[in-house]
Amino acid sequence: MPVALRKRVLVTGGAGFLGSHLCERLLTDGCEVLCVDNFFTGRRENIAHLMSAPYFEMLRHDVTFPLYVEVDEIYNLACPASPIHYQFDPVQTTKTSVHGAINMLGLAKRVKAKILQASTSEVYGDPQLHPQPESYRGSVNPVGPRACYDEGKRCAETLFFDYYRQHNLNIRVARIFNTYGPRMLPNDGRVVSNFIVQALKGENITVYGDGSQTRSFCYVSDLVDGLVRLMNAPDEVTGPVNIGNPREMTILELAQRVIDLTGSSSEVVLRPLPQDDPLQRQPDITLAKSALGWKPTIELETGLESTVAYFRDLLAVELAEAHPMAEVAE
Ligand SMILES: O=c1ccn([C@@H]2O[C@H](COP(=O)(O)OP(=O)(O)O[C@H]3OC[C@@H](O)[C@H](O)[C@H]3O)[C@@H](O)[C@H]2O)c(=O)[nH]1
Repeated sequence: MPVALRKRVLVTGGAGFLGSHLCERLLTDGCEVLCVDNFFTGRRENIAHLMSAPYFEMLRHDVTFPLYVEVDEIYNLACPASPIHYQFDPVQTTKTSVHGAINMLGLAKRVKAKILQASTSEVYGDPQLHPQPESYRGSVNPVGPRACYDEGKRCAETLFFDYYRQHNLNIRVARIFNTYGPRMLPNDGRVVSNFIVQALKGENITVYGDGSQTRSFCYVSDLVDGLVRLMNAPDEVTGPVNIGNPREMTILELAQRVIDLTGSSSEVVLRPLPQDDPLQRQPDITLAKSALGWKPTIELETGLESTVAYFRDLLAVELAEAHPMAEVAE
């Protein structure tokens, strides 16, 4: 492809779980990819296999500081997404969403780039409306422990729409629902990786509350496809658009599925429900279907199988590194 035709795409949070899959997809689509990450939750291992690709570049940078690069499109994914990670340094989490959005919007304005914000289903808080359409304004506790993430992302959405109205920026906002798949960190803290790692290690499966709260889980390749479609959609499709899989289940059901799939002897134990933990969540994806021609294609069972396979390999490597002589000794 002639250099001039190759789109230059910036992915912030590009070494993270979603970001690394997105970088991979964009390279496959023939884009030149600039991956930016501060490595708080991103990992070099996630992008190691891309480092030798001729049109891939990695820059260590924190989006709370301005960035001066020349690009055609920006996917702003940078922010820790797991509750334990975003609550670790809540002030920094809000800064990442708010200052990060301001810096990336400033960049988009200067270089006239199209810009997509990774927002979240957490903007709906503990929803009083079910399933959640984009028109629902949410029920967020602004002073609770999740607010740094929820309100940070809500403010990022506000900034996007103000830059759109005030400066005519070409914006996209995706509201991402629970997503899972390979390259989640084993200590990510979110439910799918926690349960799989616990099951594979034969440890207790920690269900918070009574496990009757619900979530709807989307496989990472489907999610990435939704983001790319949103970026490539006609300019009037600004969003916000829900991207998620509407198949809803209780957390207890998920625990049972993981136990069945891994053949684990682990047992379910109940732990206290974290404060403000949403009781139910399911995306209404009517808009994604009509505006993007998008719907998820990967069944939960298939997605869980490949995620289990990923963690099996990862844990085997960890074990071998911890006990290098184990094989010899046997
Ligand atoms: O070990 C665990 C972990 C989590 N859980 C429960 O499982 C449910 C899902 O928890 P997760 O931490 O995976 O994710 P949450 O739905 O709370 O938040 C997520 O929402 C959408 C995204 O934007 C974010 O990635 C993340 O904040 C919660 O009810 C939680 O209490 C367990 O029962 N056990």
